[in-house]
Formats: sequence, C-alpha cells, structure tokens
Amino acid sequence: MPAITGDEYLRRVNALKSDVWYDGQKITGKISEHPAFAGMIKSQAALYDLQHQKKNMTFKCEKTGEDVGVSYLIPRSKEDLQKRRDMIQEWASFNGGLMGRSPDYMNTVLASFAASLEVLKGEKKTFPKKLKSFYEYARENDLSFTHTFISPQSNRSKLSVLDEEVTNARIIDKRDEGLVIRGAKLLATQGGITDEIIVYSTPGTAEDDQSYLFSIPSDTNGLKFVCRRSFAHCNTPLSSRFDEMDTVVLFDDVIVPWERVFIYENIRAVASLYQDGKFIPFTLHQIVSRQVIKAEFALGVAQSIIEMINIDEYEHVQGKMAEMIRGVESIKALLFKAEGTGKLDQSGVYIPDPIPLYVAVNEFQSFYPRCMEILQQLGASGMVTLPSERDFSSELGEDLTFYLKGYEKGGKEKVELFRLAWDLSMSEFGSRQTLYERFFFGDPVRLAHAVYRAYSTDSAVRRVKRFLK
Ligand SMILES: Cc1cc2nc3c(=O)[nH]c(=O)nc-3n(C[C@H](O)[C@H](O)[C@H](O)COP(=O)(O)OP(=O)(O)OC[C@H]3O[C@@H](n4cnc5c(N)ncnc54)[C@H](O)[C@@H]3O)c2cc1C
Repeated sequence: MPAITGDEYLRRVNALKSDVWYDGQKITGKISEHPAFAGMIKSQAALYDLQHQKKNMTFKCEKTGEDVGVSYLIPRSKEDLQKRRDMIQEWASFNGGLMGRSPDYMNTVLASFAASLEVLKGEKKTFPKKLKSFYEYARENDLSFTHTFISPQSNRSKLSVLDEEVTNARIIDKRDEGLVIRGAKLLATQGGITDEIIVYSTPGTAEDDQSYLFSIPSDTNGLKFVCRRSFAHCNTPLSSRFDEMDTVVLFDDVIVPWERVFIYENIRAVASLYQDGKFIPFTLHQIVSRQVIKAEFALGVAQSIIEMINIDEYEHVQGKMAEMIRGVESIKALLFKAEGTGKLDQSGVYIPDPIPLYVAVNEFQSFYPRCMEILQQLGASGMVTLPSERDFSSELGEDLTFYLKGYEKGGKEKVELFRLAWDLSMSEFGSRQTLYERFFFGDPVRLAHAVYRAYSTDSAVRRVKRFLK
C-alpha cells in the first residue's frame, strides 16, 4: 500500500484495540472519538492527507514502484536530504512545529536504523536482515509508530544498577514464540494511537536482559498505555488540536515474536547502533528541521503581540525580538551547515554533519523556554484578560469589543491572538511543550557532555600550539 490518507490512518487506529487507560478506565470504543484524543488524531489524519495534496511529500519506492512517504527516504545525496527537510517542514508548518511526534520523527528513526546495519555485522543476537525487511514493510505500508527508550525514573543514581527491584522492562524468558518482556518504560508520547511501538534501550544499559530493540503492534497482548490527564480543552486554539498524549508503558509478560526482535541481550550492539550508526545525524536533522518552524511560529506570535498593542518603539522590546531573531537564524544556519558539510559514506548514504545539529538541539533546549518567557514579558496582562467566545456573543459583546480593543483592532481579534499566545506559552499544553523541548533528545546537561565529546578541538589546539611556538 502506498502513502496512506487520513481516512486510512483513522480506520487503522480505530481497528486497533490497544489497552489504553485514561483516568482509571480502559478506553473502549473508537479512540478517535475519545475527547482526550479526538483533536490530535484529527490533526494527525490531516498530515497524512497532506501527503496527497502537496508536492514532494512522496517518492517512488525502489521495490514496489509506488509512492511512499519521504520521511522514510534514506538520502543518497544532499538533494535527498533537502527533500527530507522540505517534507518535514511542510508537516511542521501545519501545526507550528507543535507535534513533536508527527509520523516523520519515528519514520526517520527507523530509516536511520535500516541505513546502519553494517554496525551490527558479526554481533551476536542481532538480526540486521529482519530489521531491513521490517523497515521496507513499514515504508510500503506507511505504518505509524511511537517509541519508548528510557527506563522509569525511579533511581537515577550511579549505583542504581545495584537495585534489586528492577522497574525497567526486561527479558524474563525466551520461548519458541519469542521474547517475554516484563516491566515498564518511562513513557511513550502518542502511546496507543499508532500502528506499532518501537522499544529500544539507549546506551548506558548495563544489563543484558535490559538490552533489546524490537517493534510490536500497539494492541499486543499484555501491553498497556497509561495516559496523563488530557490538556485538550474546548475553545483553545492549540491544545484542542495538537495535544499529543503522553503515556506510561507497561509490559505485562508481553510476547515479542522472534521476527520482530532485532537485537536482544547485547549491550554493545544496542550502544553501537545508537552511537556508531546513523541514528544521531538523521534523527537530529528531523528534529532541527521541525524546531526551525516552531521557533518561527513563536517569533510570529511575538511580533503579532507587538503590533496588537503597539509597543515596537521601546528599545527593550526590540532587544527581545533581536534575541529571538538571533536564535531562529542561528538554528536555521546550523541546519543548512549540517546539510552542506554532510558526507557520502561507503554505502552511498548522504549523512548530515552531526556537530551543527547537536549544537542546534542543545541550544534549543534553553532557547525555546526563553522564547516562551519573552512572550509572557511582551504580552503581560493580555495573557490573562481572556473572556470566552461566549462572552463576546453575549450582551456584553459590544462592551468587550471596545474595552479590550488593541491598536486599530477590535477586542475579539485581540483576545483571539492573546489566547493563542497563552496556549503556546502558559496553558498546561504550553508548559508541556516547553518541558518537551527542554528534554528533547535527552537531558540538557548530558547532551552538553555529548556535544563536548563529539566535537574535535584538535585544529583549535594546534593553532594555539603554533602561536606559543
Ligand atoms: C513531554 C515529554 C515527552 C517525551 N516523550 C518520550 C517518548 O515518546 N519516548 C521516550 O522514549 N521518551 C520520551 N521522553 C523522555 C525524554 O527522552 C526524557 O525526559 C529525557 O531523556 C530525560 O530523561 P528523564 O526524564 O528520565 O530525566 P532524568 O534522567 O531522570 O533527569 C532528572 C534530573 O536529574 C539529573 N540527572 C539524572 N541523571 C544524571 C546523570 N547521570 N548526570 C547528571 N545529571 C543527571 C538531570 O540533569 C535532571 O536534572 C519524553 C519526555 C518529555 C518531558
């Protein structure tokens, strides 16, 4: 089946009978109609429809000749990589970059694994051929994915390996039918509303029974998704449409069939696929492409506030905008640099330069929260003087339209803009977005270590040595 439409996505999501728990109850009936999911699922369906409405969203599959999603494309040239960026940004533009787990994220991850099979050569208990066929199957059927990588946050001390009560999902048995998994994983955004979930242990895993890579359908027996409270409220411009639910993932003796096991009981293979393969550059390229759109969206909201209450003559306002512009342009420049200084590897895959992307994603972890702070500083009380649409339709409407007016704009228009700014930067949805970017691709402290370790200072040091001579 070629790239799917929104209707096909809806059909599949509703056909799945995943074990999704919301507020003490298992969700029954169509998940696309549940108030916690309806808005977001509709938005995701619209993304799939865009694949058929916009140019450059698909490419001809080398195997089937059919049109499949560009997010599955393994780039063979700089142009391919730019094609990927265009596609990612087309989807991100639809939601202001606020759907961090739009399908292109995990499709990219899977494509990166499939392009990295050489790192598994000679490694025991790894199945690179199966991983490749699974990638092709996913690409040709346009599967949707969520993922869960991190262990539960019960004990993060250096000595946590000594804990006797293990919470992290682990292999408890190996049977003819497959691996048996028991335990939990930290979380999966969009858990329970995708065809499949990819489960992976990130580097740092110290136990064999906790090292694996596999993918299973979201409605696999014993797999449970436990939701947080929904942030999707009516009459909110962003939360009502883009609240990607976060779920705790529980594995109640889940059987993972052998054909879906790609790595097991091999700590080194798990680490190598992450560090030595193409996961980091490809995934970072997807993330930063989306973050550019998100930063531009925040910039657009900030400038709209400035115009709405006519504050652009103040120097500190200009200074705050300059700060946002510097950030947006720096991230864009880093993205272009990564594409420009990418390299073809021996297998003919074009890999973006990971260093500028690492820098961009680490920078975004503090830049995005700062943008949200600036929105609050510019918007001030406008962020809370927000009568509802019903108030504007009531007998108070005329008064509110006048007393809440902006600069050359009526009260309703002003409140609509400020409600958007509030939803972006202050609502539960907005706060979660900020938290999300703070921790995207990992804890900022450890990500900074990774940037330092990945960066070569050799030429800078050589120059200092020459200078000293
Ligand atoms: C909104 C949201 C959605 C997410 N969605 C997903 C998802 O879909 N799938 C998925 O797999 N993950 C997801 N994540 C998880 C994300 O990858 C993690 O939040 C991130 O890796 C940080 O891990 P942690 O939350 O366990 O924080 P922790 O590692 O527990 O960190 C907590 C604090 O302790 C400090 N700390 C802990 N250990 C160390 C150390 N060794 N050295 C120095 N300081 C340390 C950290 O600096 C931090 O201040 C999501 C997270 C958020 C917030």
